[in-house]
Amino acid sequence: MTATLIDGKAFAASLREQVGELAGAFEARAGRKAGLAVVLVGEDPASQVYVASKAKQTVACGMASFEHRLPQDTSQDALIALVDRLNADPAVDGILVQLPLPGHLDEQAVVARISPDKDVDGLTPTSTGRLALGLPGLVPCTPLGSLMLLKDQLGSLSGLDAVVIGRSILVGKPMAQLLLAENCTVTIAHSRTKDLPDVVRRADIVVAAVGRPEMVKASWLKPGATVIDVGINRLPPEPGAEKGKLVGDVDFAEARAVAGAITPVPGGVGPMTIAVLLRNSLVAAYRNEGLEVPEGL
Ligand SMILES: NC(=O)C1=CN([C@@H]2O[C@H](COP(=O)(O)OP(=O)(O)OC[C@H]3O[C@@H](n4cnc5c(N)ncnc54)[C@H](OP(=O)(O)O)[C@@H]3O)[C@@H](O)[C@H]2O)C=CC1
Ligand SMILES: Nc1nc(=O)c2c([nH]1)NC[C@@H]1CN(c3ccc(C(=O)N[C@@H](CCC(=O)O)C(=O)O)cc3)C=[N+]21
Repeated sequence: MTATLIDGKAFAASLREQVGELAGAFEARAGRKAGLAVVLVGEDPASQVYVASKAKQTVACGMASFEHRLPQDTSQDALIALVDRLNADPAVDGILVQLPLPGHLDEQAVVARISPDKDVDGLTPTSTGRLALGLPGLVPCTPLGSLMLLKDQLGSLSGLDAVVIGRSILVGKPMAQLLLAENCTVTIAHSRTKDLPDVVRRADIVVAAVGRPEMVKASWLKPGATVIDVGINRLPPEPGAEKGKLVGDVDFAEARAVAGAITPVPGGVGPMTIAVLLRNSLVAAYRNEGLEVPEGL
């Protein structure tokens, strides 16, 4: 058996198209474009590429993109001052501070400073609290994108056993909350989990968000399981090559012979993250203007 490939790239493209149409409708009603501000501190080349592609896709969707690149040695006060300015700027509907921040900065404090109305990454205490309580709010992009792929693939998730490997604020924890809200029986595994392969083997749904290249092996999977590979890992370059291969947290070549369906890396969850970021920004824009969020967003 070969697993069905879950085409995140294609799903993300159709989501962006829908967002683009509704962004046009927003502009017509509000008299301005919806706006997303991305803050990048430091010179990390991978992040630079990621931020540039986000900016391009934002503009392609008919939204305004504001990029703020700050030097590596930016002070906490200067970063907080920028967040405050973006909070107060009526042209900005969404604020994303690229993580991780350089070590001397207090990540929690910076994220908590973002206005919950503009928290398109869903990381503020208000957003995480709303998600835990089952109240409407902005949900982190990667978990929401992963959930969209799962529902598209499986329909109802009710009663399924789900294992999330990883418990970060950005991915693992909100992913578990979303699966719980869909009536899955959820297990969260992490670096202290005993007998991880046995835990994973029970799962109908496996979400791997670990940051360890190709860690999850085919022998860990229940045959037919649906596998969402969140990991983005760059392997060291082959001799002569400039860049190493991009791989997930799942050993894809092995796993596709056992899984029922699986996301590839690249072309799986990554493009969904950006598409959902644009979706969240437009949702925030409608709410910030006091307009009803249209059906289908
Ligand atoms: N596709 C996308 O759009 C995105 C991809 N990513 C990628 O997803 C991956 C995870 O990201 P993120 O959640 O931010 O990473 P973090 O490093 O914040 O979290 C990793 C989690 O994995 C757990 N872990 C580490 N090693 C093991 C192990 N050997 N066995 C079991 N669990 C382990 C850690 O456990 P503990 O808590 O005990 O330390 C931790 O909870 C990365 O590869 C990242 O690049 C991230 C965001 C978006
Ligand atoms: N506040 C914050 N929010 C984030 O959501 C966030 C962050 N910080 N820091 C870094 C991680 C990582 N991340 C990715 C998003 C898309 C791709 C993506 O589009 N990947 C493409 C390939 C990209 C390539 O080829 O380099 C793919 O998987 O097909 C990758 C990684 C978001 N993150």
